[in-house]
Amino acid sequence: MELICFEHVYKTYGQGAGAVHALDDVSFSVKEGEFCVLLGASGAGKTTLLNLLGGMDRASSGTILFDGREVSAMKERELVNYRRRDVGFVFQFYNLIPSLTALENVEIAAMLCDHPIPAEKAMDMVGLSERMENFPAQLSGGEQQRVAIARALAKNPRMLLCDEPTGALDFVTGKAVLKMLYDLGRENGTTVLMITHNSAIAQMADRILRIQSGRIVADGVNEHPKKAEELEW
Ligand SMILES: Nc1ncnc2c1ncn2[C@@H]1O[C@H](COP(=O)(O)OP(=O)(O)OP(=O)(O)O)[C@@H](O)[C@H]1O
Repeated sequence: MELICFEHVYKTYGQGAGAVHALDDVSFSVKEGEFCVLLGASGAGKTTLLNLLGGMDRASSGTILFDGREVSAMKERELVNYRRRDVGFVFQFYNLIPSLTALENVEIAAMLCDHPIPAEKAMDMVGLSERMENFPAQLSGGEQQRVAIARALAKNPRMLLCDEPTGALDFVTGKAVLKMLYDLGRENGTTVLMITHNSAIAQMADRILRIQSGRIVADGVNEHPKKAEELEW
């Protein structure tokens, strides 16, 4: 079943001579449970696409469907609920609240939604049950990213949107985080859409979408996905 569907989506920033056509007639779909990578160079439109799908910004035109619901037509209140209930976000920089412990950072997200996973369990899922009482500054970059993943998972979302989640991590830690995202997606049936500019990372995806100058230039199933631990870059 298709969970995500973009139909002729355009996004233009600004107007007149200074207008930037960040998305230019984008159409694709992603099936429920797929691990999908959106691959493209800097400025290609990846974050724009993710922001529209995550309900953080609006398309200029076109239709965005999530599980048959029209995200692109939602009113502000519906968008808030959609972001809270259906979408988990993982960003390159972890955006943890420095004055809260790791566990409290996760609890805050769990409080926002209807069917959360207990924060302790989410911390356990990312292998950090021993570090729950630590503050972000007492954790390594990889551990902070795992807290950010636990925060996203605690919402028990149907879809996880990840924007360069390993961009600030070293190679070994980055691979461990990728493996975790893949395994957690599989175990929970969560659909994952991950942005990267790194084509080596795309090799682990079930489906690879390539974006160039705001257009999807390739969309294909990866018949032989590599394991995260086999990736080299
Ligand atoms: N708020 C904005 N106002 C004007 N232009 C914008 C805005 N956000 C993005 N753009 C422009 O839209 C285009 C696509 O940007 P986007 O951030 O989606 O690319 P990206 O593929 O995510 O790039 P990167 O990998 O560098 O983050 C770029 O030309 C960018 O300068």
